[in-house]
Amino acid sequence: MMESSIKEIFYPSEEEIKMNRFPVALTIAGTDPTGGAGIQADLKTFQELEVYGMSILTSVVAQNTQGVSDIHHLPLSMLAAQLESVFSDIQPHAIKTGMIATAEMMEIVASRIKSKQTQYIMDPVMVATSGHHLIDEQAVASLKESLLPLATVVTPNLPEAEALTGSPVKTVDDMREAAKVIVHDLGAGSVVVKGGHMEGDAFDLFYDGFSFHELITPRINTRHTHGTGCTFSAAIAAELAKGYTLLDAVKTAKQFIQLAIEHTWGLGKGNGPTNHMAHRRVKGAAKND
Ligand SMILES: Nc1ncnc2c1ncn2[C@@H]1O[C@H](COP(=O)(O)OP(=O)(O)O)[C@@H](O)[C@H]1O
Ligand SMILES: Cc1ncc(COP(=O)(O)OP(=O)(O)O)c(N)n1
Repeated sequence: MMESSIKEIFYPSEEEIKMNRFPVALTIAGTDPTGGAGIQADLKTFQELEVYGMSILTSVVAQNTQGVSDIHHLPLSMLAAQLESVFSDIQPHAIKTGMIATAEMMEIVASRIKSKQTQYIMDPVMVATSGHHLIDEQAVASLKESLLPLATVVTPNLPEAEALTGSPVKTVDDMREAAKVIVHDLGAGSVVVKGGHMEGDAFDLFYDGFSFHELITPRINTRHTHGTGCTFSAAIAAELAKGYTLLDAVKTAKQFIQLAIEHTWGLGKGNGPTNHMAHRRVKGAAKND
C-alpha cells in the first residue's frame, strides 16, 4: 500500500519509461545565492512541476533580496564544456535561457540551441529589479539577432520589450504593437509581454503571430516579487517539456506565479523571493478535497 503510493509520487510511469518521455528541462542562466531568481528559481520550478531539471551556469552573481554586489562570468570555454557535457548525454525536451551576459556567450549558446529539435523559452533578462545591469548593454543587439529568432516563446517585461523593439511600451496598446514587432519583425515564434511593471491588474499578453490571448490576475500588493520573471518562464518551460500546448503552458505558468507571489514568506530585508511550493500545495490540496 505504502510502496505503491510512494511509487506514484516519485517515479515516472511504466509508459513514460517505455516511451523515454519522462520530461526533462534545461536552464542556462546565472545564479542567485538567495534562491529567489536565476538558476536556483528555475530548478525549483521544474521540480515543483514534476519535470527533471538540468542546469548550465553562465555567471556567478553575488546578489540577495536587496541587490547585486558582484558578478563573475564563467570563461567561454567552461560554458562550451557544460553544453557539451549535457548535450552529449541527456536531451532536454525544453531549454530555457535567462541571464547570458555577453555577445560571445550568446553566440556559443545559440550555436548549440540551433542544432536541437527542442522547445526554446527565452527570458530576455537584462536588468534586475534592483536596477543592476545583468548583461552588457551592447549584448542586447546580439540577443535580438542570435537567440531571439530561435525562440519558441520569448517573455519580456515592459522595459525588456522596449529594449527589444526600440519603442516605448507603457500601455496595453503598446504591448500589442511590441508583441507584433517581436514575432513578425524580430522572428520569435511567439511572445508573452509581461505587465508586472504596470499599475492595476497583473496583465500579460500572449501572441503567437495569429491571435492574442490576455492573461489577467489580480495584482498582489507586495514587495516580495524577486525572481518572478525567472519563475514564470521556467514554469512555461516545464509545461512545454511535459508536452502541453504553448497556450496551456502559459496559462499554468500564470497560475504558478500568481500563487507563488500570493504565498510569499517575506524572507530577506528587501524584495523577497516568491514561494515556489505554493502551486503544488494549493493545487494538491484542491485535488484532495
Ligand atoms: N504584484 C504582482 N501581482 C501579481 N502578479 C504579478 C505581480 N508582479 C508581477 N506579476 C506577474 O509575474 C510575472 C512576471 O512579471 P514581471 O514582474 O513583469 O517580470 P520580471 O520579473 O521579468 O520583471 C508576470 O506574470 C506578472 O504579471
Ligand atoms: C541570475 C539572475 N537572473 C535573472 C535575474 C532577474 O530575475 P527576474 O525574474 O527578472 O526578477 P528580478 O530579480 O528582476 O525581480 C536575477 N535577478 N538574477
